[in-house]
Amino acid sequence: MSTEIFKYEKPFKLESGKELAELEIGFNTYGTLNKNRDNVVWVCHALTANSDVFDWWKGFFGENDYFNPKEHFIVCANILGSPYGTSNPLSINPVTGHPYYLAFPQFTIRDIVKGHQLLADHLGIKEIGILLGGSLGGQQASEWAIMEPERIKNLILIATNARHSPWGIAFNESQRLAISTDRTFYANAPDGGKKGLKAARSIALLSYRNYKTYGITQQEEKDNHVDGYKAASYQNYQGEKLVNRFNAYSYWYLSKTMDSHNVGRNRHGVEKALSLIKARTLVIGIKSDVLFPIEEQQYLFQHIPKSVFAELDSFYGHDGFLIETGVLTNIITSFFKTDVKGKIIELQRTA
Ligand SMILES: CC(=O)SCCNC(=O)CCNC(=O)[C@H](O)C(C)(C)COP(=O)(O)OP(=O)(O)OC[C@H]1O[C@@H](n2cnc3c(N)ncnc32)[C@H](O)[C@@H]1OP(=O)(O)O
Ligand SMILES: N[C@@H](CCO)C(=O)O
Repeated sequence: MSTEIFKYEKPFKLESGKELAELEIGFNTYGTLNKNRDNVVWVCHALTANSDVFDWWKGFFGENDYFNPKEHFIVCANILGSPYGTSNPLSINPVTGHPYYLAFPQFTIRDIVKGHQLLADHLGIKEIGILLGGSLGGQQASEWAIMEPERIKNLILIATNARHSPWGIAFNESQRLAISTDRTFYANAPDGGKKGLKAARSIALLSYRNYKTYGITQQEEKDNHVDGYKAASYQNYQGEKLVNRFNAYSYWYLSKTMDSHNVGRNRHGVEKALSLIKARTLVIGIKSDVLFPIEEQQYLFQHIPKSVFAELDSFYGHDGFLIETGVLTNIITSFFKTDVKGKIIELQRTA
């Protein structure tokens, strides 16, 4: 499926007051908008993914999966700052004629959503039947449901939070420290900061998985060696894998964007902001997630008015939201049945 580009040829004003002279957004669609225009499924992707949701969320999105083009009009847009078709630090700044690199303005989750809104308008989408996302994708989805409560009918938030935690910010800062020790990052070249990015991904993986995941997937078969461990090889491999498909500048900016996520900013606090959501909402938490602990999703559930909570039991930790497509399908099937039982756990509200 090829990625299309939407060009917004006017200044795009950011939450900070700064602006981009123009904006490009890479996006994919699957299926067709029906006559009633009520079959839209909009996916907000996480940190390093792209708009081809059929590629990275296989088993959940596909010809014969829960979300399929026969029933749904599926849209996924590459997020602001990411290098898969959308304006990002490696794009040419039309004002200077050179790539932005570190002159790219800092942006927020709200700015990413503002870009999604422009694209939705361009595609003639008035109503979003189901808006969903995990992690940074869930941060966008919750923001959007607050920014346009009437437009979003159903909302699915997975392994995400209402405000990024000090713990999450500390992980991101540690990754940026790794990038900043790589002097090539300041050289303004497309491959600047590659070694730093590799170290950053290695740090990030520790938060995406956990002790148990490594204990099982990276267990040594032999016990008589003193170096060259599987876990070490895995960290190197994963770091290189990201370096080969991403860039340090986008990673730097997107990690800052995650840090500033706070649905309560300028809205009289987080609880007040969440109370504005009108969509019927499914919040899914992963028990083994150390980056977005399940308490964060329980909090969302407690404060989003029409919400249901489900626990996803995965041994993968945070990345379980990308991997456990079978369980996700079961949970969502239950959510959309009128009789909400089975894997859906309805918690008692405290307020
Ligand atoms: C253009 C593109 O590439 S699109 C990229 C799409 N990526 C995204 O959308 C981002 C979201 N996705 C992700 O974060 C990840 O892909 C996840 C979480 C879904 C899955 O992670 P994966 O890396 O596929 O799985 P996992 O952690 O099990 O690692 C498996 C890989 O590590 C390798 N590996 C496992 N153990 C070791 C080891 N000890 N030493 C070296 N390599 C190892 C495997 O051979 C495998 O390699 P492969 O990816 O080349 O097949
Ligand atoms: N593994 C995810 C980040 C975790 O939310 C990604 O690379 O996009």
